[in-house]
Amino acid sequence: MQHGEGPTEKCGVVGVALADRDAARPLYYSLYALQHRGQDSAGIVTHDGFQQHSHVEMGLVGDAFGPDDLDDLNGSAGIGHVRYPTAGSVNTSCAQPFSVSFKSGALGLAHNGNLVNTDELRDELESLGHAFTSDGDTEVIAHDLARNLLDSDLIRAVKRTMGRMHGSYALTVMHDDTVLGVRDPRGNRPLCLGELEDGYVLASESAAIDTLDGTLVRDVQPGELIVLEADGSGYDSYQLFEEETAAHCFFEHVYFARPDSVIDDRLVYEARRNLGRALWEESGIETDAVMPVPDSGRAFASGYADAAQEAGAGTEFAEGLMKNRYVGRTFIMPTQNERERAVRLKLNPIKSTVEGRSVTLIDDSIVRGTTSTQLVDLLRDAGATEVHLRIGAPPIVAPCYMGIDMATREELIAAGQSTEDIRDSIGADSLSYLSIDAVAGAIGQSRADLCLGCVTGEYPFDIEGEETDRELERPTVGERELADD
Ligand SMILES: O=P(O)(O)OC[C@H]1O[C@H](OP(=O)(O)OP(=O)(O)O)[C@H](O)[C@@H]1O
Ligand SMILES: NC(=O)CC[C@H](N)C(=O)O
Ligand SMILES: [Mg+2]
Repeated sequence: MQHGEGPTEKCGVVGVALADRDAARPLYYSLYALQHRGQDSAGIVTHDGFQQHSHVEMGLVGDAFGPDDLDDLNGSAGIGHVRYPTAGSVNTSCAQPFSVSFKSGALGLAHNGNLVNTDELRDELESLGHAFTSDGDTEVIAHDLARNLLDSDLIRAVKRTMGRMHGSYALTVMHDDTVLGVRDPRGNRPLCLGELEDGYVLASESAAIDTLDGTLVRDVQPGELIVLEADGSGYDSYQLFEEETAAHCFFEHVYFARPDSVIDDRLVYEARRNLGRALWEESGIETDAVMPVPDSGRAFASGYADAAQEAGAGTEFAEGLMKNRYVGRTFIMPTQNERERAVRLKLNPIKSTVEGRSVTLIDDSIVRGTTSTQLVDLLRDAGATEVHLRIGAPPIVAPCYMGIDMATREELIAAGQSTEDIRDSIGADSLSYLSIDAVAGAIGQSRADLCLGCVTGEYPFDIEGEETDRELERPTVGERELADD
């Protein structure tokens, strides 16, 4: 794993099966809709009923595919991926979807998430003669599944592989022209199912389904396998694993997902507005203006400002920071120097909304503190009399091992520091975070069903050197019995 060494996003996966038209363009558009989840590489694998076609390149979706590339991707079924690396190299060797050809057919696999027992699985597969072309976790899943398909039907093979993987995964898979969607038994990463006029689609976020003019059918359940009919006429569901509690990533709702996506039955925009309202209720402060940190702070600030106004506070909602739309997520920049430069390039104050006024700045999260430190300075330079900071998530105190790859403990501004120390280092007049219970309430989940590893340091899986949040019976590789269903 490469925690803290690379950019910080999560991957996006898609899969479609259509009645009678090529899948390449719908896949391409849906990857565009998921671009915010991964910006390092993009790829599509299709199957035309006879053979597999693949195009995988480094870069953004728009750069990775030319018109001819899409024309060459024949077939009405396919899967796609945008990658932010959490395991393995940042080059084409780890770019996805992975393709594996083996005796009983062609396999393609796209993964969002992060396995925590990759080395163990890879060693075992290598001892059985499998040769790997990458150092990541995803190829290990593809090989394990390929091996299980040699002596099992598709459903049992997927179940066997799921039983061996520890960690988080939302997968879209192609076995010949059959497209599958799989969500890990704790539902850590999102995956949903949508219906199109002439087929079905699986995607990390429902915004991708909207882009294709489809309708969200539902979330894929934790531990569920969905198999799309190759002719786009329907789908089958297999609930392969059932755990007592889920471990949904709360950070999807706070930061990663698009606000127009519905995740685990909840519109992300609404969750963020609720988080903003809760922030006012827990630590509201009356200032002349409330300002969002674009982009992801926007819905938080609008919820916060509404709650403030309902409470009779004379606080005006103001867009005081303008965003340069050509600068992406700063969180994803590989070095601190680049991240600092990017914040300055990305955000600029509108002096007239700031000058001579006290301001509350609202952001979704503080990770390294790069954004908030610079913005407090910028607003003071622009004439703000006071700058208060309100954050719609708890302090991020520990690394993520589930596919976000935030940073190492050393880089996290809240690791080992009190809120007062952080306030001092950022230079704000006051600073408050949101409580964990308020987060659970705002996103409509019980605390027990959330992965809170990055804010508690307790994880839903065994991770060497870290605590788990509960005692789970974890069979070792190869020990898990397969049920006969
Ligand atoms: O404390 P830091 O290390 O600066 O990280 C936290 C910041 O990074 C994210 O924004 P980002 O610029 O990635 O994307 P956004 O435009 O979607 O908000 C997040 O929304 C915070 O603003
Ligand atoms: N961000 C992700 O979900 C990454 C998927 C996979 N672990 C990789 O590194 O390629
Ligand atoms: Mg931000």
